[in-house]
Amino acid sequence: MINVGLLGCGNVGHILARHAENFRIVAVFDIIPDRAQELAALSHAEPYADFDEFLRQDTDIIVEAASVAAVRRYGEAILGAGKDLVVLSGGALADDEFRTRLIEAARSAGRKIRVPSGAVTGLDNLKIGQISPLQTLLLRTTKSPGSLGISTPARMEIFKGMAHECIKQYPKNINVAVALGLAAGREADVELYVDPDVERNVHEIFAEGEFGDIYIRVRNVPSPENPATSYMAALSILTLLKNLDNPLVVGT
Ligand SMILES: NC(=O)C1=CN([C@@H]2O[C@H](COP(=O)(O)OP(=O)(O)OC[C@H]3O[C@@H](n4cnc5c(N)ncnc54)[C@H](O)[C@@H]3O)[C@@H](O)[C@H]2O)C=CC1
Ligand SMILES: O=C([O-])CC(=O)C(=O)O
Repeated sequence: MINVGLLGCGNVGHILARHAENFRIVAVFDIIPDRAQELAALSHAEPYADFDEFLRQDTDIIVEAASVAAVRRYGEAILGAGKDLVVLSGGALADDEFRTRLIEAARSAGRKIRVPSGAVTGLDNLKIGQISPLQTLLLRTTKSPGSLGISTPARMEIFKGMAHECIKQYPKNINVAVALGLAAGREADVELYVDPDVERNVHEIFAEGEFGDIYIRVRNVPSPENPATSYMAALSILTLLKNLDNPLVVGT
């Protein structure tokens, strides 16, 4: 059974703790120590208030479910300590210079950085864009205004532009756009809407290339403790952890 270190003890951290069946959470860390304490009690793990001490524990992989800022702050140290790293806040990888450094840290340590599909589907075969470049890659995301702390009586576009710009403005809401671009080998265009009539987090992906075209619509149930985060994002990490040691790899 693999030993997991959990970085971030919020909404996703709790879902992981409740479903830790094929892995063991042994160490937890959060910038808010009370959250680490509380999650540790739930998962029978040890809480750490000091990050270096957290890193010294006997873990095979660190799962980040915290923030873009946390990936930037701790990512290189985690890989340098010889741990694999799961990055849910993939928006951190929009910065070319940081991403290059992080990949180099992984390469030098012989470790892997794993970006789960998170709140979308289709990342597997969108990777064909790395072989045959896509002419179109657009993500249209619609969330409830409340989940972004906005109040509006009607559907409203709040961002239109490139993924690396959108993640700067909405680091808690559009990590999927950066993951999409990393899979497809080109940056995604993004349209972000808030709509008081939606009860789900809707991600529509439009892609076009030599292969033909794709339209995917994901209508995600918001997760219980953070409506901006789709429940699927936590399920995606659980699935990644379940298959980590599986010799049979399905999907590109
Ligand atoms: N790639 C994807 O598809 C998705 C990514 N996400 C991202 O995953 C992350 C976790 O989501 P939730 O659990 O819903 O968020 P949350 O806000 O409920 O929990 C995050 C936890 O991490 C802690 N944290 C934040 N910055 C930290 C730091 N620098 N060091 C240590 N702890 C820190 C917070 O105190 C909090 O307890 C967020 O960044 C979110 O934007 C969420 C959904 C989908
Ligand atoms: O959970 C979602 O629907 C997407 C999200 O918050 C993100 O990509 O940061």
